[in-house]
Amino acid sequence: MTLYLKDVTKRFGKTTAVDHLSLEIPEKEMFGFLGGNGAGKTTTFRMILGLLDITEGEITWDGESIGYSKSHLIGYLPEERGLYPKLKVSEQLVYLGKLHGMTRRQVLQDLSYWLDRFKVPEYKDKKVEELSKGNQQKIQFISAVIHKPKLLILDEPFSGLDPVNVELLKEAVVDLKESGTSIVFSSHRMEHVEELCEHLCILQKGKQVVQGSLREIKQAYGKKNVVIHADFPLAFLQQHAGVVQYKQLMDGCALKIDREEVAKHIYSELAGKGFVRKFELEEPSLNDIFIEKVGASYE
Ligand SMILES: Nc1ncnc2c1ncn2[C@@H]1O[C@H](COP(=O)(O)OP(=O)(O)OP(=O)(O)O)[C@@H](O)[C@H]1O
Repeated sequence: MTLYLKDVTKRFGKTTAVDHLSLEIPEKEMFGFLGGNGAGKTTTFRMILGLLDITEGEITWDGESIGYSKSHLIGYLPEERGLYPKLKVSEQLVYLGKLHGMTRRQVLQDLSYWLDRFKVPEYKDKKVEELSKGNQQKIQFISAVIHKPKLLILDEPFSGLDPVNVELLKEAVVDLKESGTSIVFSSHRMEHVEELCEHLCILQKGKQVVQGSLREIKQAYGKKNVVIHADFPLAFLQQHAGVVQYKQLMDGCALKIDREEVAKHIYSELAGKGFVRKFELEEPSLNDIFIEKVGASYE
């Protein structure tokens, strides 16, 4: 069940939060949604979930508009976490699970699995308010997946978690994907998207500035990072045409160039000057691409 967004626009008065966004979110994949603060990610999620009306355009899943009738097939981890502080974890989950048509027994069974998996079995009978922020987030994640949704939407799932918990959650997300769940998640952390997503989209002020598979996006960007180790000074490269950034390293330098061909010119120039121990043209990181495309407007 592919999720399609066709020319989707959302306006709040004079603010255009999402501007003619067209996307195809493939089934059983992980799709990364990137953008600076206020780029329109949460607004897009809310439209997908039917929580906000679309101003223009269309969103379809399995050929139909999503709406509430399919809400039991969708799991959502909202950005502003919304658990009831006074309820016990188990009560909370039973309540949510029942809304999705689960029995109390099923919920408690699955909850035990998840609490064990997240290494917090003792939280079952604790009130949400007694848990730390990061641990509340784990419970919120469990509440998004307890009913085994086919489509899982995660708004900044890793924010506020320590590195051990980030790993636990990442593993859980990968397992869900492998068992057939389609997952869309937003993140400000490029390395998470780079590690987990096959396809992605970068939004800037509501408009998509990059979209496609991670591999295609990187190929289209070209290799613009060069690392050179040499037995002679390289500082003269700062003035070389096409070099946009020069960083001195212990035994050489790291350059950013404005196009791949510049590396060839530099390479032939270095050959006559002495021994070059290393000359490497590196793939861009998603961070490089993000910064170039979204640039100064990213906070
Ligand atoms: N209910 C609303 N009323 C008016 N403007 C809104 C509303 N919700 C969002 N916006 C505006 O829409 C734009 C996009 O906001 P959105 O929350 O979707 O961004 P985001 O990409 O999720 O940002 P962040 O990474 O900071 O969470 C912003 O300019 C925001 O101020």
